[in-house]
Formats: sequence, structure tokens, C-alpha cells
Amino acid sequence: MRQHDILVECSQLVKEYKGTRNKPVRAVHDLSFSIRQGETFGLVGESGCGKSTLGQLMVRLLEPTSGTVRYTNFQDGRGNRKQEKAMRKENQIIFQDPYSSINPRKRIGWLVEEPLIIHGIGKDAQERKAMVCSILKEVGLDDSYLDRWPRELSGGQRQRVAIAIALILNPSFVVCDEVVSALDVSVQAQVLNLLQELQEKFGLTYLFISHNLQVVSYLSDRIGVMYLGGLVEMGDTEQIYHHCLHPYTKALFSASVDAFDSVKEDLLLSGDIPSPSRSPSGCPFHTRCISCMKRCIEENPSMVEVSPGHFCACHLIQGMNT
Ligand SMILES: Nc1ncnc2c1ncn2[C@@H]1O[C@H](COP(=O)(O)OP(=O)(O)OP(=O)(O)O)[C@@H](O)[C@H]1O
Repeated sequence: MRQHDILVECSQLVKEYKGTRNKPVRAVHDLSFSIRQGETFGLVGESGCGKSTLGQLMVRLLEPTSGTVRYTNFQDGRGNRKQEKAMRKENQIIFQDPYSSINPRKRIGWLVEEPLIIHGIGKDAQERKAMVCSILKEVGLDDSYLDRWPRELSGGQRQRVAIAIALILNPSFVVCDEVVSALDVSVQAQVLNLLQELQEKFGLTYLFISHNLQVVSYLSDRIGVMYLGGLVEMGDTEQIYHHCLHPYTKALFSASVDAFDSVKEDLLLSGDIPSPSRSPSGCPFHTRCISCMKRCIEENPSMVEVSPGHFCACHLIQGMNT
């Protein structure tokens, strides 16, 4: 299923954390984009660029400092507890580390059943158990797991349980935050394939966060590249994979294991990502950019559509197109 209707829309989203000496940490900065129904939107970027913060804002685990996250299948339910609860049911998140995201003191059956109890779904324990068994089966675990403890499970099995917990409420939108990076390479592909199968079967829409460009390119319909709290490039996977434009995207891809077609030169990133509490003036990437011009130091480029569906925030690229 591939549709073009927007499901989730972020508008001028900002998230600031309290930093040291009262300097705010701008984890997400003036970010606007949308995710379409049924697609996988991949989000890539170096550690600390704000990917997890954006993911948590998009399922309302975090409140934005300003800006909005809008679900097109919902009226804004802020302040209305019933609507807030319904919104939470529709939007779920799966975290990186199934060792810390799952309560080790509860059996698997209880962990998967708990969301049903919270949301008042299923007329009795028997009906809920049937639903738990059904979703466990979908993630490749049989009924024998109901009475098992998380400590008895491998990392891959625990992540399957985390997926079952996220999907038992039949959500439409799921944020997958580095869901395979804590797993052995041998089980990563199995979990990724499972996520794809479940997407097809249940018509899910994913925000897939990963620092692994190969994984993101394999799974995603579109990719957003994040740097210091904002998107610097966004487009179809094909456009980003074969024709990326932004010097940061090129450097990021060049640094990955298999250099991408669009990156012939060696463009390894130098220096660390600047602190989000001390963002550079002008283009946030100018301090590390090999193509930096005077204008880049003074003026932050806006996101411009350089070809249909392909957006880039770079003076160099925009200069070429004018
Ligand atoms: N609760 C918090 N309080 C203060 N600063 C925070 C908090 N959470 C995150 N940050 C900071 O916000 C910035 C973005 O963090 P975030 O975890 O969203 O990035 P990320 O791209 O997901 O990184 P990683 O891949 O390492 O998880 C970082 O500088 C981080 O240190």
C-alpha cells in the first residue's frame, strides 16, 4: 500500500532542553515536514543531531517548546483526556534497547496485555489473552512465551516483544528509534524483514530512525537528513541514495561502509558536531563544510525544492539552480 495522503505533519517544531548555566539546548530547531500514509520515512544524522527528540515529539512523548505535530486522522486533542488517549493508542514508539525498554519484573504475557488494560480493550481476560497470543504469533513468538521472563529471551526475541507491545493497540503510526542497532548483526535483518511484513499486513506508517544509512536506504520510501536539530536534505530514497546534493549528506554517505554512487570523492567529516546550545551563525553546517562560502557564515539557507520532491538547504546548491 502506497498512498500520498499526509498522516503526520510537523510545523515549525522546536524542542529546547534546559542546559547547563541556563543555556537552552536546541535539540530540534524550526523543523517542518510531513509523513505520508503507509510510507517509511527514514531519518538519518550523526549522534546528537536530534533524531530521538524528533521521534518522541512525533508520538507526543515530549511536548514541543513551540510548533505543532498534527495527525490528519485526529482532531487536536490537547486538554481532552479521551482524545489524548485515543491519539496515544494510534501513535507508538519502539526504542533501541529492548533490555531497558521492557520491564524485567513482568512476564511477557503481562507486558503485552498491559496496553489493552490501560485502554480498556477486550471484554475480559480471556479475550485479551487471545489478542496477546495473536500479536505474539505475528511477531514470530508462540504461546510458550506468555509465561516467560524478559531475562530468558535473546535481544532479538525481546525486540519482537517490544514490537508486539507497540502493535497490540493496532496503531497507524510507529516510530522505530534505532530498533536494530543494539542487536547482533545476524538478527538485524530478521527484525527489519519482520517490520516490513507487519507494515504491509497492518498498513503501518513508519518513522525509521537510524544512523545506519544502508539500513535506512533499504527500508525507506523517503529519507530526511538531519543536522543540528534541523533537516538539511529530504527526498525520495532514490534521489538521496543516487543524487544527494548537500555537502553534509555527501560526507555522511561517503563515511558509510559502501560509498554511495553520488559520492565519488572522499568527503569524510572533520570535527565534531557543534553543541546544540551554541549553534553557529548562518548555515549550521558551515563550520565543517568543505564548500563554505562567505554567505554561508552569514545566512541560514532555507529548504528549497530543487527538483520535484527533493529538498535541500544549501546556498551552494541553490546558487547553481538560480
Ligand atoms: N533530557 C535532555 N536534557 C538535556 N539535553 C538533552 C536531553 N535529551 C537530549 N538532549 C540533547 O539534545 C541533543 C539531541 O539529542 P537526541 O538524543 O535527540 O539526538 P540523537 O540524534 O537521537 O542522538 P543519538 O543517536 O546519540 O541518540 C543532544 O545534544 C542531547 O545531548
